[in-house]
Amino acid sequence: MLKIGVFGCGAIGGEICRAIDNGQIEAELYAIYDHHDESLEWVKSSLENFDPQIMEIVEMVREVDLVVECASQQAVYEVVPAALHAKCDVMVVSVGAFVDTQLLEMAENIAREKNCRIYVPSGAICGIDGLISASAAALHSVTLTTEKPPEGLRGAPYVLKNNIDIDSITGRTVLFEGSATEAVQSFPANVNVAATLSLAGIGFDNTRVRIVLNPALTRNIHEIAVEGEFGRFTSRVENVPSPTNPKTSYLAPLSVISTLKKLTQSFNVGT
Ligand SMILES: NC(=O)C1=CN([C@@H]2O[C@H](COP(=O)(O)OP(=O)(O)OC[C@H]3O[C@@H](n4cnc5c(N)ncnc54)[C@H](O)[C@@H]3O)[C@@H](O)[C@H]2O)C=CC1
Ligand SMILES: O=C([O-])CC(=O)C(=O)O
Repeated sequence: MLKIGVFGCGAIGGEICRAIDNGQIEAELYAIYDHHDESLEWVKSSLENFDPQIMEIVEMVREVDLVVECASQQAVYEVVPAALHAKCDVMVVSVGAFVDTQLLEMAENIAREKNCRIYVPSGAICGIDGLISASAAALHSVTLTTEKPPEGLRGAPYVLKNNIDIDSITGRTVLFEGSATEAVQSFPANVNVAATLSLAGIGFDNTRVRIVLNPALTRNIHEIAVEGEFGRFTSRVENVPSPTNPKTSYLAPLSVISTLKKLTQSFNVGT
């Protein structure tokens, strides 16, 4: 049975641990880690079948087959090289870290050398399957419009740096327009989806991102528009936010759970 370690026990990590624990994913929840003890206790107390060991990453990668990173972009720098050097596969959720081309190239090189896999789930967006299919021919443009309520954008470095008082905004307001490169650096915990889109499509510098604050919303909306030799498609998802982290949509952990299920099943559907 696949032995999994979960690094980061927040909104996403908690859902993943419970999905393994309740048998939705046929794997063993072998180890968990978080730098906050309360998060570890919160996850452990929600489990009924597994009693995972708490292990720092260096130890975890020696014991498990796959580490799921669901902590932060900063954590990717620690988790990905450690896993790959130990010949351990790794799934990355804080995908925005891969805007750093040195990190991305290093990860790809080690994975190739050690014959390991790096998995990036679709996360909180719909349409990655179509984009991957379309990318087998020329792509002309890829655009993401993310629209969130104030709680979904509060505390982002871009908001703080520009002294934006998001509580004083009363109508739908475009906060940011630019490349995915700038977007994932300015909103590291809000638009990792822009990174996933960039990796699947035309890269960080060419993928356009618009971030909109809308106080009337209760959901996190992501709209994607893709044009290429294949034609054109748009996708729009209206995501229910996670109850424990309003920045994160519930679809994000569901996407990780489904990607993990794919790894353990013999029959798989989709691109
Ligand atoms: N790819 C996608 O579509 C999405 C990606 N994300 C990203 O996934 C990651 C996890 O999201 P959530 O679970 O909602 O966040 P969260 O804030 O609810 O949980 C993250 C947990 O990781 C821990 N953590 C953070 N950095 C750490 C480190 N360096 N070492 C050890 N523990 C660390 C925190 O203590 C916290 O318990 C975030 O980076 C988030 O921005 C979130 C939503 C969608
Ligand atoms: O969960 C979402 O709606 C998207 C998100 O926070 C991210 O991509 O970082």
